Amino acid sequence: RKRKPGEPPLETGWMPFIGLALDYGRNPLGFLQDMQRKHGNVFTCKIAGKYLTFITDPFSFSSVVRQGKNLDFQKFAMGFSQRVFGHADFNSPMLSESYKEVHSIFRQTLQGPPLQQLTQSMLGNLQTVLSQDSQRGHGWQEEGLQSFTNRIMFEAGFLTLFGQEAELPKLRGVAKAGSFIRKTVRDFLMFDKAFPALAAGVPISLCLSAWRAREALASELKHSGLQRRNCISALIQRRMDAFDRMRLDETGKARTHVCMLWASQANTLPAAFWSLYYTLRSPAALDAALSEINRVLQESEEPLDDPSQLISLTREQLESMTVLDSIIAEALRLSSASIMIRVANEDFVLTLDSGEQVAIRKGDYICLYPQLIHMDPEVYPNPTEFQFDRYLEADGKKKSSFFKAGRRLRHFLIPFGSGASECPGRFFAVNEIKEFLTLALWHYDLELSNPDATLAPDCARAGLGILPPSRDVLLRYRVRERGGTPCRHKEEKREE
Ligand code: HEM
Repeated sequence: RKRKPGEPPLETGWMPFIGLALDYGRNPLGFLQDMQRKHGNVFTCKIAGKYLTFITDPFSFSSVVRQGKNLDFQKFAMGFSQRVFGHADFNSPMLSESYKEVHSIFRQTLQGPPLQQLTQSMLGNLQTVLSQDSQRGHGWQEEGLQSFTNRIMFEAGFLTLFGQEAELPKLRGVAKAGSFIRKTVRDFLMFDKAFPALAAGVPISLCLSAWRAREALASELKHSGLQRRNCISALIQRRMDAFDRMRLDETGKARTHVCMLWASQANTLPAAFWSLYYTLRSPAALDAALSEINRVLQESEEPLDDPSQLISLTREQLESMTVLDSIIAEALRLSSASIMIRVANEDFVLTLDSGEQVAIRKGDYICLYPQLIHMDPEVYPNPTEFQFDRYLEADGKKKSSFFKAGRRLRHFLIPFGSGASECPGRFFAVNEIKEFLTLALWHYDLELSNPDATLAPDCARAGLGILPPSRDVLLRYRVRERGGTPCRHKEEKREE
C-alpha cells in the first residue's frame, strides 16, 4: 500500500503482514508516543495485516466519536466477541433487529433506579462475603492483595448480577456455595488469562484451558441453572427473557452470559486492586479516605459497634465521597490502557478539530488511545505519580477542569470509552469499588508487607482495558475492633 494524497503518514515496517505488530506489542504507549513525535497527531500503522489510523489529538476525539455514519463500532466489537465467547452472530440479518432490544437493556438497567438497586445489592453481598471472612478469626492474616480483591469483588459482583442459589439447605448451602464460587472464580481467571492471545487472533480451540474454563462457566450459566437462583438482577433477567424470545440454543444463551460476566468483572477486579493498593501505599490518601469513611458512617443511624448490623450507604452518601472518587479516578488514570476502535464503512474525509482534513480508506481502523492523554505531562504534571487528590478542588468538590495548550479538555479521563462504545456499567463500577474500599478499610486493619517496593502494570494486556499488576503483593490484615476508629498508618499500629 502506498500513501495517497490527503492520507495520513504511513508506517508499514519491513515485515510482511506483521508490519509493526512486534514494536507496538512490546510497549504500545511508548510506540505511539514515538510515532506522535515523528508524525504529529495523525498517522497510519500497519499492524498484523490491518491498517490502523491513530488520532492522538484529544480535541479531535469528538470528531471520531460522533462519526457514527462512516465509522462503525458494532461490526468490530461483535466480530471480536463472537470469536472469543462463541455466541451467535448478532450482526446477522436474522438477529440484528432483536439484538438492538438486548443492547438497549444496558442503559435501562444500569442507570437510574435500577442502578441504585444494583448498588444496594452489591453492598449487601460485599458484607455477606466479608462476614464469612471474619469467621476465620481476629488475628493477623496474610494473603496477596490481588487474591484478596479478586476473591471478595468477584463473589459479591457475581451474586449481585446472577443472584444466589435458592434451594440448598442453609448449612450445606454455605459449604457448597463456597466451593461453587471458588471454582467459578478459578474458571473466570483461567479464561481471562488467555484474553491477550484471543484478542491477538489465536483461535480459542488452540487455548485448551481457556476453552474448557469458558465452557465450564457457560454450563453454570445455562438458563435451567439460573432459573434456580434468587434475586437475579434486572439486567440478567431481562437478557434471559430476550434471548429466550430469540430462540437461541441453550449453550448459545449461556455463552452470552459468560460475555456479560467478563464485561462486569475483567476491568473491575484490577481497578479495585489498584484503588486499594495506591491507597495503602500513600499515608495521605489513607488518612483522607479514612476521614471520609468515618464521616459518612458516623452519619448512619445504625449502631456501628454492633457487628451484626449491616452498614447501609444511601445514594447521597456515596455521591458525597469525593475523596474515594478521586482515588478511584487516579487509579483508573494510571492503570487504564484501552483502545477505542471504529471501522471505516466507506472512503471518507475526516475533519479534525484543527480543521485539518484526513482521507480515510474503507475498511481501515480508526483508533483512539486514551492513555496518551492520561500520561500527558501537560495535562497531568508528574503523570506516573499517584496523587490521590488530583481530581479534587480545594473545597473538596470533584475537579473536572484539565487543560492542554491553554484549552480546557472535554475528554481528560476516558477509562470507560466514549460515544457508541462507552461502558454502560461505568456508574455501577465506580459505586462498587467505592463500597469495596469503604468496607475493606472499615472492617480491617490493612497493610502492605512491603509498601516501598514498586509494582508495574502488566503491559501484555495493553489495549484490553485496565492493566492488572505484573505480580501479586503481600497484604497483612486483621478484623478491626468494632466501634474504634480505623488505624491510620503503620506507625500507629506498631506503637499499639
Ligand atoms: C472499572 C471497571 C470498568 C471499566 C474500566 C470498563 C471499561 C469499558 C470499556 C473501555 C468499554 C468499551 C470497550 C470498547 O470500546 O470496545 C466497556 C464496555 C462495556 N462494559 Fe465496561 N468497564 C468496567 C466495568 C463494567 C461493569 C461493572 C459492567 C456491567 C455491570 C460493564 C459492562 C460493559 C458492557 C456491557 C460493555 C459493552 C457495551 C456495548 O457493547 O455497547 N463494564 N467497558
